[in-house]
Amino acid sequence: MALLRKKRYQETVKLILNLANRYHAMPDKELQYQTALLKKQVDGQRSRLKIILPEAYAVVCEAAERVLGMRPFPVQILGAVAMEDGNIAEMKTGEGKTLTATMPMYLHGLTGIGNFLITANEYLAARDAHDMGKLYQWLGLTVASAVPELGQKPEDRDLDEIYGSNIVYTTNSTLGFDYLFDNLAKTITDQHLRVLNFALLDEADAVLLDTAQTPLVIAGVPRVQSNYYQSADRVAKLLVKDEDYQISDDLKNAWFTPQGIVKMEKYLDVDNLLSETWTELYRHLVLALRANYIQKRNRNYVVKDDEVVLIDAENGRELPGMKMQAGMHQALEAKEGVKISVEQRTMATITYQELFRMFNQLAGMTGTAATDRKEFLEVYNLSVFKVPTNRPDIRKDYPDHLYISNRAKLMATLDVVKEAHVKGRPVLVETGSLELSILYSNLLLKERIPHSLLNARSEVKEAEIIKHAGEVGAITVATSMAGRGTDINITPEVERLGGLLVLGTERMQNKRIDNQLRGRAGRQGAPGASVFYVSLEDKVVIENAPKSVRKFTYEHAHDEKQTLSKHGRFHDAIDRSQKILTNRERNARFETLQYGEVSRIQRESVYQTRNWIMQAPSLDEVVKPCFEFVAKQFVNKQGQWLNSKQTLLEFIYQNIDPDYQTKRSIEEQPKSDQLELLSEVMSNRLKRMHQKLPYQDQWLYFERLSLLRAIDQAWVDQVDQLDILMRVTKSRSIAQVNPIFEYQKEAQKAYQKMREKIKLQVVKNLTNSEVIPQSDGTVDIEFP
Ligand SMILES: Nc1ncnc2c1ncn2[C@@H]1O[C@H](COP(=O)(O)OP(=O)(O)OP(=O)(O)O)[C@@H](O)[C@H]1O
Repeated sequence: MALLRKKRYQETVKLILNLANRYHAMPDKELQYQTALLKKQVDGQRSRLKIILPEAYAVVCEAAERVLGMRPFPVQILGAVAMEDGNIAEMKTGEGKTLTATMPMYLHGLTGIGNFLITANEYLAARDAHDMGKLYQWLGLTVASAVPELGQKPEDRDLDEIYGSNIVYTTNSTLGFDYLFDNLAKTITDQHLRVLNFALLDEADAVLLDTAQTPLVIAGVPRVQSNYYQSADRVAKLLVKDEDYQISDDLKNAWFTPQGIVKMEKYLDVDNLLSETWTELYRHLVLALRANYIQKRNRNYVVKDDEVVLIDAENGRELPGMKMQAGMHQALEAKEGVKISVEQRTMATITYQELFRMFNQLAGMTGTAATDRKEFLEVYNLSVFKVPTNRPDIRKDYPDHLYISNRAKLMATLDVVKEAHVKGRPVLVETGSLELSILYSNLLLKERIPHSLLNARSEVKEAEIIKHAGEVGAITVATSMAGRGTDINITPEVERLGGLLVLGTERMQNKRIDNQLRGRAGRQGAPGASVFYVSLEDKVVIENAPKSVRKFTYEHAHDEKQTLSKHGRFHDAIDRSQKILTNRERNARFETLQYGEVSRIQRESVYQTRNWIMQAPSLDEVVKPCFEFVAKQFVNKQGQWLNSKQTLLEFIYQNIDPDYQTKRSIEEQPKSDQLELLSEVMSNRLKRMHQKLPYQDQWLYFERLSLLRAIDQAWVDQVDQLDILMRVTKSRSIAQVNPIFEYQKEAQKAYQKMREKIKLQVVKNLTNSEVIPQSDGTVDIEFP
């Protein structure tokens, strides 16, 4: 299968190369004119792209040479062909993915708008939109970078121009937030992202796997402040590990034992903590448990000027202003005894996984994908296609050096650096966290070895430092994420010294990231080498190895002979630990996806309704059933033959007509009459509102905003509710039930309730708002 596929792609490449030769003879004007011809053939239909692919790619090949001075290599064309056929192209670092991407981007640009190239960071989005933009523009397509320019605020961007372009270079978070804001818009003119047609993801593994679960969150109106945080914290601090609560092996989850629940019930003097009555209190206890026993000060957060400041787990950077969601931040504040900040509600949220699954077509490219082939296929329906390198890869990957203790390992790596330094061979030292990179930098300082530390503070600076990492004598200390996507060039002198040496000071969380780091050396067929120094005290091992390994480490950490050579049975401890972690992360992503499925379905349905409302020429057909539903529900809800006069009047005053005057007796009426009465009051009230807004446009405007407001308010509550529900159900996994199933059931119930709430609110908004028509056709509305 794979061979056949490769053969097929290679034939297409041949065809493209031949066509490109033909275009070579064309004058500029004629070559540029091909875009118009191709557009005509496509006629906006994506299904026709396959037919014109060879011509389109060939046009790009020729134009790239004329405009950028680079003609795509056959392997780059191969990568571009594979990407158009539902693949992630695995192309080694330095093989020129930026140029490769121009072929599929141009092809899709021919259909119109909605085509995105997702880059790893803002700097690259701006740079590539500018550099590759010259090519697209020359060929007559429009291109834009969606990220704010230096010093520009995101809200000052011209979104119509950006998203009206054929091709948009952006980052995953910029796209995600713009998508969420679009769906908070009140009018169609405030929506900019019209179609999600094609997304080509650079560093696809980073976006689709590493950050897949990270939710993008738009926080909104503050929640009513709870006073449970301190008491929950006090209780959590009294609990005893293994008796009252347990912690998972990976130290990432905690749950109460039945004994713990009883203890808390006694202490708090409540009857059944798991009953619906105490949901809020229970939720706070779960938060307090996590805050006290999972979140660690100085690892997950620091306390600074009486505030809890989060730290980026990946690189250890402080994240001022960032807050954990759904009350977790406040629980940390209670734990640390600092002032409890106002809890923001989640207004809109989406994960990258969900965002990218919405596109009509996805493609990706990265240096490292093959290790996760199965997951790409299962989750994103993308295969992985390995593209051969342009020139043979001659990098030497040495086997790991194994040590028992961290200290012995680090000392050994220092010797490697010193030796290389004497010769002038550049070394890129890769560490697993910012903390370690600083530590390493200090070790080098002590040894008086000049070096650069990549501290990920600024993407521009980062790119600048990494660019020079291949020069004679350069020693660069970096974290694993730093500098992705920037070229490391080496000089002939460095080539003679063996090229860049990548020195990993520990294994990363998975093989894929290890491979990425190795890939920094030996780019484009240049010489280079990579080696990892690992120890049983590395984070991966400590957090994931079985107890026996940890025991061994503890007993032998001070042995004089610190390498693992004598202890064969622990040789693969590192591989095994890494595998355990890799699997756990994969499972977590599947779990997120399963939970996310519920909110995705609900969100899509809400967003679709919103969009329909924004565009509908008349809304009477949705307004009328709302009124009927509300009246019927009220009458039936009472469950008795008769409603008392008081409840009926109260309902009318509160929801429909505060000035209602009873003209007839409403006592002792059967249900059907009450229904009739309610309908009459509603329609009278609506008529009066209509009189205030006699013009159809104004009435429609008023109806539209009344509906959108009702939906948005209820949806914000629902999003928040789902978030809380997810956390609470996850923590209940001890209770013998399938938590996801429970979550789906509860979420569905909450959704039904939300729909009912929306209808009542629509009625209220339409009958109880203050309206003043404006001369520009809009209406000043004060909602009830
Ligand atoms: N066909 C080509 N002809 C000449 N130079 C090329 C060609 N393709 C790419 N290059 C050059 O090769 C270098 C590497 O390209 P690029 O940065 O796109 O690689 P990459 O695969 O994205 O690497 P990374 O994985 O680090 O992102 C760039 O300087 C680019 O200009």
